[in-house]
Amino acid sequence: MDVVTTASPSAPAPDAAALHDSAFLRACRREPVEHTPVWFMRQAGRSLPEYRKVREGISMLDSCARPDLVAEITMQPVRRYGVDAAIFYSDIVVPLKAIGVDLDIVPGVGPVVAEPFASRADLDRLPELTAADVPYVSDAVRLLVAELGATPLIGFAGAPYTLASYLVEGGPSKNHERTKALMYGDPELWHALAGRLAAIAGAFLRVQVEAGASAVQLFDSWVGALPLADYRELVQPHSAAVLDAVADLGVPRIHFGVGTGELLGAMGEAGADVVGVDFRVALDEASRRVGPQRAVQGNLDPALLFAPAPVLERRVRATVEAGRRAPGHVFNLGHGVPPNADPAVLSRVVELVQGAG
Ligand SMILES: Cc1c2[nH]c(c1CCC(=O)O)Cc1[nH]c(c(CCC(=O)O)c1C)Cc1[nH]c(c(CCC(=O)O)c1C)Cc1[nH]c(c(C)c1CCC(=O)O)C2
Repeated sequence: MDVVTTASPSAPAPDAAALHDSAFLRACRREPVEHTPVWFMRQAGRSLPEYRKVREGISMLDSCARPDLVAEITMQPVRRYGVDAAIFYSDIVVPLKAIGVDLDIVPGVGPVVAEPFASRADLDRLPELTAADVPYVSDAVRLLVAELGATPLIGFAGAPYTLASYLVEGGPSKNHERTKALMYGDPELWHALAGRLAAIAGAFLRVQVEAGASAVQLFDSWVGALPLADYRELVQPHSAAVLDAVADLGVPRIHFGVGTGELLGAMGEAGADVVGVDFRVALDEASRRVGPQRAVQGNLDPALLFAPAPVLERRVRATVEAGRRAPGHVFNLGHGVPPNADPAVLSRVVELVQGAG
């Protein structure tokens, strides 16, 4: 590990040992922890006034290509909340943009693709991704690892199904009709598309880990739209390929989706060390579905951030308690921090989780 230190080269870098022993990485490895580690999906972003300030006049995608801004935005929630892990500030569509797909992230909407994927010829628009396509990602990760010290950095990528849903629909969609029509109607083309996206996502994860990220999360946010049998046949092999792309690097791999109660076991089998759980399945039950050889991450309903303080507190404590019965537990929300969440409430959640006696 490249940790800059003034000590002699033979002395172990103090940060490297503390990082390896951090509550987050220990929980991912299902080792005992002194406190349940906590971080939040979308902990960086519009809920933070300091984020809105640095983003003024800069588009989302432009900000993702500036290592100084990426590092600053990634650090903001770490400084403010003292969370147990940082999540790299970027977006699931950044690698697609980097290989030349014409897309934008429209505020309040999400990723919008100029020419949606429709036929075999469109595969040519999805070449492989190399580290040279995303130099700003490696640079930002290196800046962050130096600044974070013993706090782990989580790298991430979008999984093939979720990425395909944006590419095929051309933007966010409720029911993914075009994506499913392609998947069910032309499975051969679907597998070719998902295979390309798996290679891109796997390469994107590798770039982040090779630059120093300590863990990765594969976001298959929208895969809960599929029944188990179709998931196994049409999606799982491709998500497994993404996770396998970093298997030799020895970092914990988290696999998350929304509405995936029926898929939790299969998502674990795709090669995850930790399975992310949304708020629809109780954490104990989720852990049972995931099995004893994997940790779980989750799963407080983000809506509870708007509930009266005693209600929130009770739910946070119950989630920590349920997590203690799992082989390993990383506290998180069941999905991302809502843009209108009150940062003071998130601070209180961190305090409760880390201090829960
Ligand atoms: C589906 C998905 C996307 N992007 C992502 C997912 C998977 C996670 C999930 O399920 O929520 C992943 C993502 N996007 C972003 C992060 C980084 C940091 C973090 O989690 O703190 C991560 C991990 C930043 C972002 N990505 C986006 C923002 C907001 C843009 C802004 O602030 O202008 C941020 C901070 C934009 C984005 N990008 C996407 C959406 C749906 C949106 C929201 C659109 C909106 O409401 O404006 C696609």
